[in-house]
Amino acid sequence: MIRLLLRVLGQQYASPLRRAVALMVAAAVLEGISYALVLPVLRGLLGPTPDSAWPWIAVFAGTVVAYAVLRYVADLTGFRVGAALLRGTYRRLGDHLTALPIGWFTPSRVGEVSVLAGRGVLQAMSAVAHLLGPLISATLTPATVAVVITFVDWRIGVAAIVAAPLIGAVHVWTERSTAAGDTERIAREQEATARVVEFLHAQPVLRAGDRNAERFEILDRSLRDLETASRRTTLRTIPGAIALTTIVQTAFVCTMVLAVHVALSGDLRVPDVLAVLLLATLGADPLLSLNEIGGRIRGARTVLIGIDDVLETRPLPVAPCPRTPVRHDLELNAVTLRAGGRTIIDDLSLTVPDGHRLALVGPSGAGKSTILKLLARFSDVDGGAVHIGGTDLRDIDPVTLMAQFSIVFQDVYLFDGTIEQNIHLARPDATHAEVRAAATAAQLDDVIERLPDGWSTVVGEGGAFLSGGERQRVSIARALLKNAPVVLLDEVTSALDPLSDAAVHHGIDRLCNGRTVVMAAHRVHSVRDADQIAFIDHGHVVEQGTHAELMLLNGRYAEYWAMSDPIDV
Ligand SMILES: Nc1ncnc2c1ncn2[C@@H]1O[C@H](COP(=O)(O)OP(=O)(O)OP(=O)(O)O)[C@@H](O)[C@H]1O
Repeated sequence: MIRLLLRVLGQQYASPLRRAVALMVAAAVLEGISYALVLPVLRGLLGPTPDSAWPWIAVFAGTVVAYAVLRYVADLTGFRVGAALLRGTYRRLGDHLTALPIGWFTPSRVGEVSVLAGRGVLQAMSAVAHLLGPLISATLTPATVAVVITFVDWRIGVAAIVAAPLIGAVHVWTERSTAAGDTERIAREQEATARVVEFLHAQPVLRAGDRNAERFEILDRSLRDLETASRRTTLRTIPGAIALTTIVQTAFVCTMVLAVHVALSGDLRVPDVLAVLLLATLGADPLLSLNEIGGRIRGARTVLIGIDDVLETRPLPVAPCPRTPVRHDLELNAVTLRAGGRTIIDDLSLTVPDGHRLALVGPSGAGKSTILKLLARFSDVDGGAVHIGGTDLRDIDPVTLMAQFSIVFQDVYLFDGTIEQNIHLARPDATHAEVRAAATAAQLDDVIERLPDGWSTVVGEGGAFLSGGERQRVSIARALLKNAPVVLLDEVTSALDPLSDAAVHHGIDRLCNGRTVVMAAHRVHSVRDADQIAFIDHGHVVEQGTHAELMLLNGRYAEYWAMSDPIDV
C-alpha cells in the first residue's frame, strides 16, 4: 500500500511517511511493553514482599504516560501526513488532468474521475491518517506481547508466535480472493452514480415524456447491480474473517492450555501464569480488529489503483524544441482518426488560407465537430498531419497552440460566477473596459440589463440561469476578448428566437472579421458567404467550392440547400 502510495504521489513523500510509520511502530511496541510490565508487578505483588511491586507500578505508570504522549504525536503526524498526501494527490491529479488531451474528457471519464477525486481520494488518504496507526498497533502490540511471553516460557511463547505466519497467510488469501470483487464493486458504484446524476439531470425530459418509471427502472437496475456486487464482496470476505477469528482463538486457547499445563508441572509460578493469561488476552484482542481495518485498507488500495491508472494515461507528447507558427493558414493533410473501433475521419485533406473562412456542411455525425477538435489538437490524429502556418501541431507547445484559437462550441460551460468573471477567463490580464467592450460586441448588453444584479449577477453552475442563446453570446464575448487569430466555431443547433438568433449571428460576424475561420454549420444560410464550403460525409470531403460553384455542381450540397428550411435560405 505504501509503495503504491509513493508511486502515485512521488518519492518526496517517502521521508514524512517513514517518520510517521516509525512513530506508530514505536507507539505500538511501547504499548506492548506497558502490557509486559504486568509481569514484574504481579511477581512483586504475589511474592514474599508485596511492597517491592511499587517501583514497578511507578515504571508501569511512566510507560503508560510515555505511550500516551507517543501515540498522540504518532496520530498527529499520521494526520498531518494524510492531509499533505491529500493536497499532494489533488495537485498531482490536477496537474496531470490539465496535461491530458481535451478529447480524453468523455462524459463517462468525467464521472469516473469525479468519483475518484471526490470521495475516493478522501477515503484513500484518511486510510493513511486514521488506519495506518491502528493497523500497526494491531500487529506489533501482539507481536511484542508474544516475545515477552517467550521470555517467561519459550514453549508458550512459540505456541503464540506460530499464529503470526498463519494470520499473514489468511490476510494474503483474503486480499487475493476479494481483489476482483472490490474492483467490480467500485465499477458498479461509478455506474450507479452516473445513472443517478443522469436521472436527476433528465427530469424535465422524462416528466414531459412521462418516462420517469421507464428510466427509473434503469437506475434501479444499476443500484441492484451495486447491491449484488457489494454483497458478493462481503461474502468473499467472510471465509477470511472466520479463518482469522479461528486462528486467533485457537492460538489463545493453546496458549492458555499450555500455560496451565506448564504451571501444573511445576515449571511456572502463579504470578507468571496469571501474567501469561492476561498478556494472551490483551494480545488477542487487537488481532481480531485486523479484519475490519484490512477491509477499509483494501478499499483505499482500490482507489489508489484507480488514481494510478489516470496518472498512467499519457498526455499528448510535447516536441523537445517547440516551434511557434508565424502564419495562420490551416491544413489537414490526409488525416485519419479512429475512435470506438471505427474510422471517424478517413484520409481527409482540407486547406484554409490565412484570413479565409471555411464552412463545413454535412449530415449529423459526418465528422464536422471532430475536424474542429483535430484543428485544436484535442487529440492526435492516427494518420496524416494537421498544420497551422505550415507547422505540424505536434511541434507546437500546447500553450502556444491554444493561444492561436478562439473556440466557440455548442456546449458552453459557464462557472458559477458573474458574467464579467466568466468573460474575463478568456484573458485574465484584460482591463475592465476591454471585458465590457467584448460583452457589448457580443450583444450582451440587453441581457445584462435584464438580469437582477446586472453585471454582478451570478449565472449559476454551468450558466444555468441563462438561456442557450445567452450562454452562446457569453462564449462569443470570451472569444472576442481573447482576440486569437483563428476562430473555430461549432454553430449552435438549437432553435433560437429571431432576436437572439440575430444577436448571436451579429456577435459571430464581429468575431470572424479578419480572422481565419473554420465553422461547422448546421444551417445553410450561415455558410453562403464563406470563402469555401466543404460538404462532409462519413469523414470524407464529398464536395468543395464556393456556394455558387457547389450549386452549379448540383450535387449533395445543392440537394441539401434545396431541402433546407426556406426561412434559413
Ligand atoms: N470519442 C469518440 N468515440 C467514438 N465515436 C466518436 C467519438 N467522437 C466522435 N465520435 C463519432 O464520430 C462521428 C462524428 O461525430 P461529429 O460530432 O464530428 O459529427 P458532426 O458532423 O459534428 O455531427 P453533428 O452535426 O450532429 O454535430 C459520430 O458518429 C460520433 O458518434
